[in-house]
Amino acid sequence: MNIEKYDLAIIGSGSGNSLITPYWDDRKVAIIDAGIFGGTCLNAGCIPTKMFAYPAQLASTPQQVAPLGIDMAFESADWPEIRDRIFSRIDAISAGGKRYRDVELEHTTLITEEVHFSGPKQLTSQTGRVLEADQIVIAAGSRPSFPSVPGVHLPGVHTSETVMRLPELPKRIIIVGGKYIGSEFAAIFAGLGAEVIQVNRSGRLLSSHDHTISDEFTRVASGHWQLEMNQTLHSIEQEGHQLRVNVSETGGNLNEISGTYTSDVVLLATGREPNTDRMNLEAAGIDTFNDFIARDEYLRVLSNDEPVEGVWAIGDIANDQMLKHVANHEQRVVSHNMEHPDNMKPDTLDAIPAGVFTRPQIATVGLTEDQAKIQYGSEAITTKIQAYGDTAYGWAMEDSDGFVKLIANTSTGKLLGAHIMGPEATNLLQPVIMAMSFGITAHQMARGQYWIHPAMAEVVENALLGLDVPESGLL
Ligand SMILES: Cc1cc2nc3c(=O)[nH]c(=O)nc-3n(C[C@H](O)[C@H](O)[C@H](O)COP(=O)(O)OP(=O)(O)OC[C@H]3O[C@@H](n4cnc5c(N)ncnc54)[C@H](O)[C@@H]3O)c2cc1C
Ligand SMILES: NC(=O)c1ccc[n+]([C@@H]2O[C@H](COP(=O)([O-])OP(=O)(O)OC[C@H]3O[C@@H](n4cnc5c(N)ncnc54)[C@H](O)[C@@H]3O)[C@@H](O)[C@H]2O)c1
Repeated sequence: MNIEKYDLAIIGSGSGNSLITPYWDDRKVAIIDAGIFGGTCLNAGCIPTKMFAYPAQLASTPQQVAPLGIDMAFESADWPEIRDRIFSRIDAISAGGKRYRDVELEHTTLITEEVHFSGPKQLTSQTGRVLEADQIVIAAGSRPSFPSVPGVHLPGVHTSETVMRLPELPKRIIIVGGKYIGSEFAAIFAGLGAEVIQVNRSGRLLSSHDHTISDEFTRVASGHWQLEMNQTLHSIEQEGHQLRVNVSETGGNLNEISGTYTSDVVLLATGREPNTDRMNLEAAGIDTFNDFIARDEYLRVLSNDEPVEGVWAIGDIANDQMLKHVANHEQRVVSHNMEHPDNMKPDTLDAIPAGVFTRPQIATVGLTEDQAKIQYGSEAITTKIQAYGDTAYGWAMEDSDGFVKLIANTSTGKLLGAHIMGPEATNLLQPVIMAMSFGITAHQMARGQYWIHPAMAEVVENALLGLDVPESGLL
């Protein structure tokens, strides 16, 4: 048997691609991806969704400026033009990255086949290529999960992998799912002029977020598109050119159809599952935890609870947060640890933020109020909700929905969580992430710097000053 030998083999060209640092220039590297080069974020995730979310947000400008005395009208969105602008850029980046690894670099070998483990340090491809490597990094990501009900594979039923390449803007779209993906696409399609029905299993959108965010977002979103709450998908049927989406009442008899909606296109945004089942991990004895690969703090995979030297995992296949900035950080940890085996560093970042680029935008970091109460006790925490509308820039915007919610420890003054809904939420949150990451207290953050007046960020300053925390001595 011909066994190909490598110094490093990487399964997955998303975050895995960045593992090929100059350290590997004079070493042999295999990068393996059976899908589109560059992975989910580039091709079907963060990047194209945000490139759609931005024009969709601009398209809603007339509603935002109406209270300011400006009359504007939204006429139409040219879906093919928007789509082609986005994918002509993205497809070229993916093709360029693929060519670079495949053709231009001598020390890298690109394998465009499905692989699985056939031994502790051995991989076998679909066509029978056998690879062995001193270091193996599993960066094989996740994929959309489908509810096990009839009709989910009918033509016209899409996931985030395909819906952005639709030939035209659907007149009406039913979106099943009420968290990140469902809420981002609801804002995109509604903003661009489609009729959106969002079907949600529970009674609240973004139900894992802080309850104030979840409640307020549900309220505001219901004014932007149609929400059908407490509905569980029962089945999807073809009805001529239309799709019938049948739902059951959540908590009721799930075999009984309690409602039906019809549309041209259905988007399933019903979660993502890690690609662990594609890896034959048993052949390498790799442990899993809730279907994710189990790791130690250096991001080495575990086998019978013990770290395996030279086998690592990063990104969605190992981290249930399923966020690109988390995968990127893990890539840097694993790069360092592979390149400095005598000075390995653990993955220690814990203030993990996330943005939901919906309408209005949402950003969050740290504990929700409920989590903080459980962890510290109600009396040990202080919260403040500051409305954008009660600050000078909020008056300028005539904002009536946005707010910043902060949670801090009453005795240490440290921030425990921050949750923002409103314009530029993701940008407003970044200094709070910095304070949490570097241990700056709420009062130090409020009073240890100038806040530009009267900028939008004063909503964060005012929220900080509203917390019941010890003073830092700063003026
Ligand atoms: C619609 C959408 C929007 C998103 N938006 C954001 C956002 O705004 N911000 C954010 O932080 N995150 C976002 N995410 C999440 C983000 O995209 C992921 O966290 C990130 O892409 C994960 O990267 P990864 O390297 O772990 O995996 P991936 O980039 O998915 O790479 C894994 C690769 O492995 C390949 N592969 C899998 N199994 C095998 C096998 N057996 N053999 C060969 N190849 C294999 C796949 O083809 C794939 O290309 C979004 C996700 C989606 C779906
Ligand atoms: N902006 C971002 O950072 C971003 C954007 C998109 C995705 N992501 C990542 O991708 C991951 C997946 O996101 P997601 O929103 O698809 O999944 P999710 O698991 O967060 O939410 C799935 C939704 O589908 C609903 N659902 C599941 N089965 C259902 C059924 N049978 N009937 C009705 N509803 C059903 C759930 O109740 C839930 O609302 C997340 O972990 C997220 O971190 C991040």
